[in-house]
Amino acid sequence: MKTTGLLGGSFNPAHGAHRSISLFAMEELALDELWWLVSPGNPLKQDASDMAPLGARLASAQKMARRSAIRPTAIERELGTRYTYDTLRALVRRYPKRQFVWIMGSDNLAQFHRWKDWRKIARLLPIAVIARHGYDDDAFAAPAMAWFQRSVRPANQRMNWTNWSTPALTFLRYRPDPRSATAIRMARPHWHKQYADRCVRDAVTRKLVCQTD
Ligand SMILES: Nc1ncnc2c1ncn2[C@@H]1O[C@H](COP(=O)(O)OP(=O)(O)OP(=O)(O)O)[C@@H](O)[C@H]1O
Ligand SMILES: O=C(O)c1ccc[n+]([C@@H]2O[C@H](COP(=O)([O-])O)[C@@H](O)[C@H]2O)c1
Repeated sequence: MKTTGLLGGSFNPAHGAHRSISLFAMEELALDELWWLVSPGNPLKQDASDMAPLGARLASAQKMARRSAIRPTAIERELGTRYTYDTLRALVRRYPKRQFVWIMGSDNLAQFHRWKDWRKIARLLPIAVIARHGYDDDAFAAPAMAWFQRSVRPANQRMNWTNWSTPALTFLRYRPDPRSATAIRMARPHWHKQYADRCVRDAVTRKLVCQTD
């Protein structure tokens, strides 16, 4: 079984914190690979006006993941899924020889209760949450946390996550990294122009994804 972390996101664009939290999670959970699921569109983000094309976001992820075991993929486009539960069900079916863990920053835990079928997600895969500057208090007070209360696994059991029964939630105590895609977009609203007319190969599906996609 290959142990594989899944970090879903807009990656609009990918940045240094995505890389550093991923390398940290790989170390803490002894992962063979970590896939970045570059989303065709977050179902909770109605305003897509500043969302760069999927191809440009995947290209930025590929650049940020260079020389690591991070695999950026736009596989949700191929699967035709947008909601995380649908994606995870499809991945578990498609890759029976992999053992997956869902990874997210604490900002996502704070609104996890708004995700479609969030309890089913938690029953499908263990979840690792990474501390994020300014969001940890909201995450601990989040409606989903009340439900998870009895499912929180202590840090010293972390290496054993492949044997956990679900739901299981663990907190990875990472020195909070303040970097965000929002800050990059504010400083460089045209960041995606550098990827114009380029295609990149999806690290998981091996298909070409182009800047205009
Ligand atoms: N600095 C960070 N610390 C911890 N987790 C992070 C950090 N940046 C991103 N993440 C996590 O990475 C995943 C993908 O994040 P995303 O692509 O939305 O980047 P973002 O910086 O949060 O973007 P935006 O600012 O546009 O909301 C999410 O689970 C998010 O919580
Ligand atoms: O499935 C849902 O209902 C759902 C709602 C909001 C966000 N998500 C997923 O959460 C991940 C983080 O999204 P984002 O846009 O905050 O980077 C990404 O994989 C989204 O598809 C999923």
